[in-house]
Amino acid sequence: MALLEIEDLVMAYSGKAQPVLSVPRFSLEAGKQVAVKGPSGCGKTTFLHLIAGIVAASAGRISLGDTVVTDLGEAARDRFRARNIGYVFQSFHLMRDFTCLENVELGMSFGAKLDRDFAKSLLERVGLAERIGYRASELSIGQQQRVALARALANRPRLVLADEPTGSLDQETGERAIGLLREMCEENGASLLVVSHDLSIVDRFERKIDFRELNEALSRSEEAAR
Ligand SMILES: Nc1ncnc2c1ncn2[C@@H]1O[C@H](COP(=O)(O)OP(=O)(O)OP(=O)(O)O)[C@@H](O)[C@H]1O
Repeated sequence: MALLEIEDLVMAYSGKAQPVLSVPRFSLEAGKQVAVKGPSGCGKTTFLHLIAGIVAASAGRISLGDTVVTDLGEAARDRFRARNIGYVFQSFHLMRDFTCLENVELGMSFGAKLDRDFAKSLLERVGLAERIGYRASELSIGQQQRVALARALANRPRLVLADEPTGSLDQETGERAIGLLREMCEENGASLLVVSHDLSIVDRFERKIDFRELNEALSRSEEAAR
């Protein structure tokens, strides 16, 4: 059964006549993983923001399990995201003066109840057992990204969304991070949707989608530009 289902999703940013995104259909099964590739500006981040409920769609339907995310108001979407979705940002978005453990626990505070042992086990899982008390600002870039991966799993999400999760890392560190993210999603039964322009990352996934084919608004604007 599909965990995530999207129908006739349209997004036009306020004040803009033309939609930047128009996706007729997309689905992701529970526990499955998919990579979406596409060049800069094709709408990948917008797609993830819509699924996470960070922005509201102009039209269409997004459902996650039994919840129709597009029917929710902003506060309800925020609450739903905190309880059901893990998000990995390209630039991590860690609290620099908070410790690794505090950063992971922050991922729990609005979602699952605070579970320090689970937070510690996630940091151990990403190889940071020795750094639990370090501030984020005292970590290398690769270590910061591993804290961000642990935080994304902290609320035991059903879905993890990752936006260019290796964009700030060198090739080898990036490949290791994505391998770790995939393993952790599998271990925790979470579905994973990764967007990236990096083909060496995308090509590792069994299911991969070119966002230019999914997003009909792009082909329309390209036609109009001809
Ligand atoms: N807040 C906004 N207001 C108006 N237009 C926006 C806004 N955010 C994004 N856009 C436009 O939407 C389009 C898609 O942007 P988006 O960030 O989703 O692309 P992307 O594929 O993630 O790009 P990148 O890989 O460079 O991050 C772009 O043309 C961008 O200018």
